[in-house]
Amino acid sequence: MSMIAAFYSNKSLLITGATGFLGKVLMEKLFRTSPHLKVIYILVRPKSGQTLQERVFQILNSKLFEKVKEVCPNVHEKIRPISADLNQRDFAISKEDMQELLSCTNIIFHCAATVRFDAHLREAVQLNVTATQQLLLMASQMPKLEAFIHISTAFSNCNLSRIDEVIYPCPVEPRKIIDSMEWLDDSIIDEITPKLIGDRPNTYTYTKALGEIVVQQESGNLNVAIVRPSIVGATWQEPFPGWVDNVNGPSGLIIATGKGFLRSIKATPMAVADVIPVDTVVNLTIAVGWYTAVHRPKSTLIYHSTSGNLNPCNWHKMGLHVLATMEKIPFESAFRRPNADFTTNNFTTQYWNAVSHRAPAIIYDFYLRLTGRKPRMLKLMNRLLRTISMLEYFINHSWEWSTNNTEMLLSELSPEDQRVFNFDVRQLNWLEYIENYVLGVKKYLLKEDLAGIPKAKQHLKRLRNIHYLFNTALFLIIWRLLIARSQIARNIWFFIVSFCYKFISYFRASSTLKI
Ligand SMILES: CCCCCCCCCCCCCCCCCCCCCCCCCCCCCC(=O)SCCNC(=O)CCNC(=O)[C@H](O)C(C)(C)COP(=O)(O)OP(=O)(O)OC[C@H]1O[C@@H](n2cnc3c(N)ncnc32)[C@H](O)[C@@H]1OP(=O)(O)O
Ligand SMILES: NC(=O)C1=CN([C@@H]2O[C@H](COP(=O)(O)OP(=O)(O)OC[C@H]3O[C@@H](n4cnc5c(N)ncnc54)[C@H](OP(=O)(O)O)[C@@H]3O)[C@@H](O)[C@H]2O)C=CC1
Repeated sequence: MSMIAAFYSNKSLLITGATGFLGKVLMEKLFRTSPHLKVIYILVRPKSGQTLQERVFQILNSKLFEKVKEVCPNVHEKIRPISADLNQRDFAISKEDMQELLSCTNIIFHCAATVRFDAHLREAVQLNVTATQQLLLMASQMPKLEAFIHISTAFSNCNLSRIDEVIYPCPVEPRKIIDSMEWLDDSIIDEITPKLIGDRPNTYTYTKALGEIVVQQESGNLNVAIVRPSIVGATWQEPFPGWVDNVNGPSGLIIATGKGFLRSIKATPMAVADVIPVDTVVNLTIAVGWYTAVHRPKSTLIYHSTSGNLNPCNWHKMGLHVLATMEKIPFESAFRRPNADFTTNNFTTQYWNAVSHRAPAIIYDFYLRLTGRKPRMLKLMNRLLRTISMLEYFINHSWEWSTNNTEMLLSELSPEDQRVFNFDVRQLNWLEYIENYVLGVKKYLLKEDLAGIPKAKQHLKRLRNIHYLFNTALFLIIWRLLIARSQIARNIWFFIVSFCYKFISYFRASSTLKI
């Protein structure tokens, strides 16, 4: 019997960010392994014209939750969506709901955040810092609360190259930042943002670091722990391999590569690609909830959910695996053949952006115009290049994360818990994982049927032929122009032609002699 699963039975949990990538996998695993847990409260905002109930209905009816419904048929009764907006005072939660949350909650998992790299500082501070502060305040009024688990990121201190499981100070106190966001206007915030974030690449990593300090400073007597995942990827094993439902991080780049839009990217091939499967992060998070509540460590423990120091794989190897998989399982209706490569300096990056990204887009737009359609490829390509420029920082640096607390926790688990809540990344086979990841992107993100693979392969063959034809035509045109204008080119041309003529004559003569 799993001790962790038993611990969560009869418990009331509160999850923020439950409609997000990580939150959904967390809920799924909790319900599947502890079907007798009492209730999971989730703070949800109405979105895209959907009510809370409709959002929950959609999640429960997704493929991700198919197994849960077998183990826990009344799962819909155990999810209690609470209307809340983390950007509002008291999260805009009704009095009755607040009362219920305060009196019943046993464990909090705080996953909600803005993960956008281009978020305005005010927006990022509001969600990643102020909301965390408010949630801690709420937590301090919960008499039955046993643990508060905060999800941060391994990149919150990406300005350092070696990162330990400790909270690092920031030059300006989070409270001062929170206060200043109340009265500074946008133009001043824009001006001070680069100074505040310093050598971090974006407001996301900066505000996640501030969020951690808030957790440390304002947790009072609460049992608090922080989980820091690196680049979260598709599921490794559970509930099934390859599940992913958003384009963040590597997933969007896998699509861009498979569809033939991304042909080159500035990267450090030998840098460690610290990707971590989402189910590994979730298993660790659930185990941390149990350990924090049961063992009540004296200080706030930080747990790194990273792969680099235990089972490293570099971008070069990862890129090769991705491309090899795409040969076997191509995506449908590709723009060009998947054939991405690394560039290592700004000059070659600019060159390949012009030749491999913008030029084909311009040619395709020209073709669209000729056929009476609206050009769109260059716009799409420019958006992709902007996205890549924001991700590039993470594929051109290397970090070393220590994982002492995570390893300590693994050793504290019973063999059964180590199996049910496996977060031992040493067991991960990268080749197999990446194959499933690419397949998952195709099936769950692009919603492509595997029956379409032969047609997709046929399409890639056609693209290859067009490519050869185009290159041959281009070569002949350039050569013809050169011959027309340059004596040297003409001489070379006559030399080649006469050489070929002599060779063929000699060959003919020698074969006639033999007869
Ligand atoms: C097992 C993994 C293998 C990886 C291998 C990659 C495959 C490539 C193989 C080829 C081989 C050769 C070269 C390969 C080299 C390696 C490539 C490395 C890939 C790894 C990428 C690393 C990324 C690391 C980042 C994570 C670090 C921090 C982790 C965290 O803590 S936070 C969680 C991560 N957060 C994010 O990822 C958010 C990033 N997104 C944003 O901030 C925004 O979306 C934006 C980029 C600012 C764009 O904003 P916009 O307002 O313009 O609009 P919108 O958000 O609506 O999106 C616009 C369009 O862009 C598309 N898009 C969004 N994200 C991505 C993405 N990650 N990749 C590609 N495209 C993306 C989106 O779909 C929209 O498209 P449209 O609808 O057509 O307009
Ligand atoms: N994905 C990754 O690569 C990594 C993620 N992390 C961390 O993991 C956590 C989860 O990330 P992930 O699941 O990928 O992110 P997602 O963007 O998928 O999910 C974010 C969640 O936060 C919710 N949320 C955002 N704004 C509000 C708001 N104003 N009120 C209520 N809820 C809100 C979203 O709700 P809604 O559905 O309504 O938008 C969604 O449920 C974050 O803390 C992130 O920093 C850390 C490292 C890497």
